[in-house]
Amino acid sequence: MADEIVGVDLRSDHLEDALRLQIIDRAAPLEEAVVDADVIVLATPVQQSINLLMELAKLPLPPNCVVTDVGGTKREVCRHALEILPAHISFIGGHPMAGSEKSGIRAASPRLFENAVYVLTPRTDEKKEAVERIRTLVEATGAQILILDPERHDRLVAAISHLPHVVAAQLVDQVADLGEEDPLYAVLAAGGFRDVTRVASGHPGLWREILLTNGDSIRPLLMEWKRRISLLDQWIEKNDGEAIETFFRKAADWRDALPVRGRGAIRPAYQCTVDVPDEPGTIGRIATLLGQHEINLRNIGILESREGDNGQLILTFADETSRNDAVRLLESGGYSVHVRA
Ligand SMILES: NC(=O)C1=CN([C@@H]2O[C@H](COP(=O)(O)OP(=O)(O)OC[C@H]3O[C@@H](n4cnc5c(N)ncnc54)[C@H](O)[C@@H]3O)[C@@H](O)[C@H]2O)C=CC1
Ligand SMILES: O=C(O)C(=O)Cc1ccc(O)cc1
Repeated sequence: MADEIVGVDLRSDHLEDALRLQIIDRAAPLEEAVVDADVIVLATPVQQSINLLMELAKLPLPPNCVVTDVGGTKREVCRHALEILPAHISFIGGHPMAGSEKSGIRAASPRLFENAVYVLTPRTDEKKEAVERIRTLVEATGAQILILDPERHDRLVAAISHLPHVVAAQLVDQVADLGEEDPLYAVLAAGGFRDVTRVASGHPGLWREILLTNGDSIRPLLMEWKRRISLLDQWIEKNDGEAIETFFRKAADWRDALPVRGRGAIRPAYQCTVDVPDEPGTIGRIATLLGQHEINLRNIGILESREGDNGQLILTFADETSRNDAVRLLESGGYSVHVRA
């Protein structure tokens, strides 16, 4: 739908990858890239996006261009956009609730946003055409738009994304320290540990900026977390099995009732994609490997393959456990795997 996508990055190797993968049409410095831009998408860690807003404010932007971002927190970037950008330039904050613990252009996937919630945080007095332009762009990815104010967005994601990230990383950190005394901690770290801590592999710089731009929302949650952990500790100390079981039951019931995104016409649930070399026998090798481990593969397809380039296989499983087992198996076999949540 866009006539041309121009990529800007501090890292020339990232731009080369983006060109090779045909994600951008050409690379250019910022001042050249924004000439005639209809939409400018800031897809950098949050503080970098704020710095880029300052850079943009110094440039002669096309009068009708709309600026958006994809950062994990919204209050700071929206406040700065309002202060920094010229009044005639619209800024529509955005946050795709999709992605993974992987970063970099190689973790990109053309169907990543399909069925995902994509939050937009326009000001209430924003120009309708500006919101519509970003809405059209986002809808083309298959995402479902949710309009929120930046404060509410930041409060919600603090609980469903930022606190879990901190807890996962803290858990890994604790076990890593134990692992210095006894290497068997790492040997025994199996499925459950890996499931709970997957996100802890995320980009540290990105998460640093998320914590620093959403501290107001995250810190009260950390206080509450400490209170709840102490309570659990007291139940164990008092041998209060009923309280412990009630706690686990409530958690399991709520977790089980979460809506499964991705079901339906566009994409069945429980999928992952695997980056594979474009060479004969690859599909057979992967199917055989999964079969040997009795993993219930429902379907296998080629998502994207260009001659002489890497391709992507899309694997569909009957259930979540099979998908998670497959991800672990393929990753331990050296494949790069992306979960399609
Ligand atoms: N990783 C994920 O799953 C998700 C990330 N986000 C948000 O997306 C944003 C980017 O995250 P990722 O794509 O994961 O990071 P990334 O590290 O994969 O990509 C960031 C890119 O920006 C470039 N960059 C950094 N500073 C720059 C600057 N000043 N000028 C030009 N280029 C610059 C880097 O070289 C890199 O290529 C973050 O704000 C994050 O909160 C949002 C949803 C999901
Ligand atoms: O890894 C996952 O499952 C994620 O939830 C990815 C993610 C990371 C950061 C975001 O701001 C939004 C989504």
